[in-house]
Amino acid sequence: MAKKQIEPGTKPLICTPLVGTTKELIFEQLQQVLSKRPDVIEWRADFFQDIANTDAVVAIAKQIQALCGDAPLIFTIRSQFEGGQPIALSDAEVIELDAAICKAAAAEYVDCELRNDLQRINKLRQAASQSGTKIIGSFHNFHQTPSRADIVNKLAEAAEKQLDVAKVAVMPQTLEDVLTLLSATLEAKSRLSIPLITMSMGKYGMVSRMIGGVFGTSLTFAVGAQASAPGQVPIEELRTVLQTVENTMGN
Ligand SMILES: O=C1C[C@@](O)(C(=O)O)C[C@@H](O)[C@@H]1O
Repeated sequence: MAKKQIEPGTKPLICTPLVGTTKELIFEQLQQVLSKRPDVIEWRADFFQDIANTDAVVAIAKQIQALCGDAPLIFTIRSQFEGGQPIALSDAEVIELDAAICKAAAAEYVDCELRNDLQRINKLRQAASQSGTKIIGSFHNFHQTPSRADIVNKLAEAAEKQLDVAKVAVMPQTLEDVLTLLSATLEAKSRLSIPLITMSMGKYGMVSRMIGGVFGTSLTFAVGAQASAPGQVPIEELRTVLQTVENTMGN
């Protein structure tokens, strides 16, 4: 079955994360999430307690992928440094695991933090290009919102590093910070040709998850079973809002 693709300039896709700590919990969440028909599934593998077992991780990703129908799978190991769970793997080992996922074509997208060593990112790009897996170059700040220029530069960095999608998630301290994120997204949309994923987190940032598509985000995260970041709203509620926006603004 042809999988949906993250593309610029269309109504944002809705992605729901899986954050189970065991295989059983991951598949329990997957069943719950699939009944809500998300466009994309993200497996936040940093929550998985057996993350150091590459064979087990690849096998689970393949199983999730096979159950997802036309929803592509994003494989993500978020570092503790950027708001993820504490895990036993080093940055180098994380990239090796990402490459193993690519080689097995066990996900359509792999998330790679932009702060990683460029040589390692390039090695991952090679593995990804062989299997057709796409790489999301990501940056997260769970404490504050950088300046508009810094956010645009982060998004541009993903394109400069020849990655397929650029993602920035930041925490607002004020409502002005939410405007900064949206304004940076709009500017990046006019400058970059790769798809963008941006969001402002927490209670103030919640609105960016609903109307970010108008400013240029191609994907927005929502809760299917359990949230993976502050400010995510239930998928049913988000879908209603996105539909209202689409009805008024068109594509
Ligand atoms: O990068 C992101 C965005 C996110 O942090 C959010 O705020 O929705 C949720 C994460 O699971 C995902 O990897």
